[in-house]
Amino acid sequence: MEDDMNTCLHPCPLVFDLDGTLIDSAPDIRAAVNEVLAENGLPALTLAEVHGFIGGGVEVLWRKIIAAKGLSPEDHARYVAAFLTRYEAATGLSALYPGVTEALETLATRGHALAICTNKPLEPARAVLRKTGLDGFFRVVIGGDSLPVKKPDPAPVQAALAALGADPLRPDGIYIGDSEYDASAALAAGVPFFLFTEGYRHLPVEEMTHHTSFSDFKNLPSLVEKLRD
Ligand SMILES: O=C(O)COP(=O)(O)O
Repeated sequence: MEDDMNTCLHPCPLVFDLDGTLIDSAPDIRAAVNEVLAENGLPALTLAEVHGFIGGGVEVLWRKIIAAKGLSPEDHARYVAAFLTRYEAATGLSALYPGVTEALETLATRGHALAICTNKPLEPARAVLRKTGLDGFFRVVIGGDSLPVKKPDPAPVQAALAALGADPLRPDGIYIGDSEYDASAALAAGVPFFLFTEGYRHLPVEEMTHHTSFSDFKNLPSLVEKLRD
């Protein structure tokens, strides 16, 4: 399903999602979740289960775990707090998707200003960007706790675009992500959504609103180039 926003001024600002887009961080999230579960005498989650729960940030992650495993909702805040104490250090199992660094280098060289807009809290986001060597690319990082609202609300994407100098009345730029949260936020922010198909989406590609999709980062620079006006 394609939207009708098909142009952007060049080199336009580019805002990237993090988990499931630039970085496969589910193994670290799973390890930290399973430590909290083990501490509470509860069985571990599989990687596939964790993929299904990522996208909405930490509070949503634990709401989904509680619902799926029949745990007590009263323990939500306690699980979230225990998870957060581990999140910043949980970077050792995270890996960049192939071609990410090269694509960012190409886009930065072409003059695109780059930002991150993630539902991951800011400090864990900064930690994994440092660990994977990506931190130098981004002028702005908006985390899940940077604003009072998270994606799918458009405000974090709009804040990232504004910080890169985009005109709020005619938002110019592209949002690149992997999930339904990302697609909805981009649509509501009024910018084209580029869908990376290899992340943690829950729907088939054809059921997600997107301008274009890609499965390999080596194709991203040319897709961005095509979106000229
Ligand atoms: O950590 C999450 O739940 C989502 O993070 P993302 O917005 O970078 O995909």
